Amino acid sequence: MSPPSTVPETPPDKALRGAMRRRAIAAREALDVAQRSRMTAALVEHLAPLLDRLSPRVLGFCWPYRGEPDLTGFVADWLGAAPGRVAALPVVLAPDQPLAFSAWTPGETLQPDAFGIPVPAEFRRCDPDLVLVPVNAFDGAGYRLGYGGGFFDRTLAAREPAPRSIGVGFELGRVESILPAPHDRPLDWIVTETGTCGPFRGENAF
Ligand SMILES: Nc1nc2c(c(=O)[nH]1)N(C=O)[C@@H](CNc1ccc(C(=O)N[C@@H](CCC(=O)O)C(=O)O)cc1)CN2
Ligand SMILES: Nc1ncnc2c1ncn2[C@@H]1O[C@H](COP(=O)(O)OP(=O)(O)OP(=O)(O)O)[C@@H](O)[C@H]1O
Repeated sequence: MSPPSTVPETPPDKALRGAMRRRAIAAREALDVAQRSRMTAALVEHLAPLLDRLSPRVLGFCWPYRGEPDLTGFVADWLGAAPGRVAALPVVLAPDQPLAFSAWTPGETLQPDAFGIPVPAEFRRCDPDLVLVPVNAFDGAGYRLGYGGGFFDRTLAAREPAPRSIGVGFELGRVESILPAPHDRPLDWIVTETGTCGPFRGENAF
């Protein structure tokens, strides 16, 4: 008898997901600085109008890690463009916990966390109403693979209603399917250097 189509992550899927994750990270890290910054500028051209439409007040984003798009300049500009806006960076509290977010202002002192990712030295907790989620591999149904910690899945699942989510990444990470496991949930949108895909979740369709 063949197994049901949705089962907890099976060993073959886990290995395939690991391979997709590593391949996407390696391809991104192989970009040269000029290529990466051109692709990031193109991504931002698509991200800006989407954010204008969604008009979050508290925007979560990530400090660039392992060749991810550097959105720090974009977010600094977004912060300065209207009063009352707050930007926030994720903080890993514990390996099996949702991420917390700490408010970020441009130029403030950051310190590396256990992974070497800069986080605010002074923790000022806040809850984003929209999060820019870096994607390594991703697919046309809005699913993503991160670094395998499950942090974003846990973070988006922990809040009711979940904050809106926009995956941000490069087309080089696109795959046919990330082979979603039961704990994976699709992002609301994914934005790359070529455009915007989504919304992937019905309640956010507009
Ligand atoms: N820029 C950025 N910041 C982020 C995330 C992200 O995806 N991108 N995160 C999104 O969740 C959180 C960090 N998640 C991470 C999870 C695993 C690894 C990682 O490199 N794991 C290694 C093992 C490292 C170790 O144990 O020392 C590995 O998988 O090989 C890094 C970050 C919060 N900050
Ligand atoms: N909502 C959740 N509740 C409990 N455990 C979860 C949840 N989401 C993910 N996990 C656990 O986290 C592990 C890693 O998940 P996955 O491979 O999808 O990580 P990822 O999305 O690549 O990582 P990240 O979000 O940190 O970038 C899974 O094996 C799963 O058991």
